[in-house]
Amino acid sequence: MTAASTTPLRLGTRGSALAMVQARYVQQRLQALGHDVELVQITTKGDVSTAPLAQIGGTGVFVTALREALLDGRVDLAAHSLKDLPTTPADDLVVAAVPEREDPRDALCARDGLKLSDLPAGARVGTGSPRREAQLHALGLGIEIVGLRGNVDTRLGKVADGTLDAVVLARAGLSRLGRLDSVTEVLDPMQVLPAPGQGALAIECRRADTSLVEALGALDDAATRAAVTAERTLLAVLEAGCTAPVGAYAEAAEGEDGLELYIRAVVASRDGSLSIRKSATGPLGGAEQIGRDLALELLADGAGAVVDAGGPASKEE
Ligand SMILES: NCc1[nH]cc(CCC(=O)O)c1CC(=O)O
Repeated sequence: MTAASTTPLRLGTRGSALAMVQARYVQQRLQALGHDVELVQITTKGDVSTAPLAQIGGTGVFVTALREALLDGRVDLAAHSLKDLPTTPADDLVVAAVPEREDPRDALCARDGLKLSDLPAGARVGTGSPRREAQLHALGLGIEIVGLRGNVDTRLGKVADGTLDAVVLARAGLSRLGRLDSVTEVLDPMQVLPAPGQGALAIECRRADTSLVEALGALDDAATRAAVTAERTLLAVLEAGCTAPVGAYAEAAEGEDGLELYIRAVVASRDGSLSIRKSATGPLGGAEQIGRDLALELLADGAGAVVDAGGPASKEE
């Protein structure tokens, strides 16, 4: 794929406001490199149905339709939120780029400027994510978690109209949508760790399109790639060994021997009664091993016995 190529690259995206902003960002980055890129909207089951994600096939529903469009040749590349991408890779597809990530932390959007510690006992906090539910319960604030789905506007609307006292959302999504004004507290990873891959994008294409794979590689950010590789390897190992929700956050930081990864992870029961947290550091080049080793340590510490009452299908964000 060279700057001189005449047929535009077809970039598949979901039609939600967040997906469109993300796709336009990828389009702009590629256009800056001289590629002609057009957006192709693909509707997924997750966009049409309002049923709980676990009932309609998990977070994978957002991804499956895009992957089918890639494999059918309807689009040449697809932009996903990395945290929605299953840890099992798709045959014949490759994540050719993971651009520099946004701040991956979760954010509280509460009424009246309230912070987590200001929420009264019994406050109604909306989230559809078992990971957020587990970690919020583990803080022991006595808040009530209310299941919630829908796009970012719908969720924020439940606070604005008084149905809920607060919602918890990814700060990255709010930032991309220009809604950071709704954030009343960015949650400290010491209290709430984000989902593996949160705040990062994945640009996927057909493995056989070797020149496109190479061209997209220009958008890859090595530090982000290493961080999300550690987080997602940890998730993959834990998915095999436990059913409870998982949070993980890896950061690249300057260490004594150059750049190092610092990863923190949590496995917690949905009701917050049990939670195990651990951290590790290692060389940036050893991301997979760092993630795998930390997952095995969590399992050795009993992560497998931390049971998610909702079962494995309810890990969705
Ligand atoms: N599953 C929904 C989803 N997928 C990606 C994001 C936010 C953007 C990101 O994490 O990159 C969100 C919304 C949310 O969790 O608040």
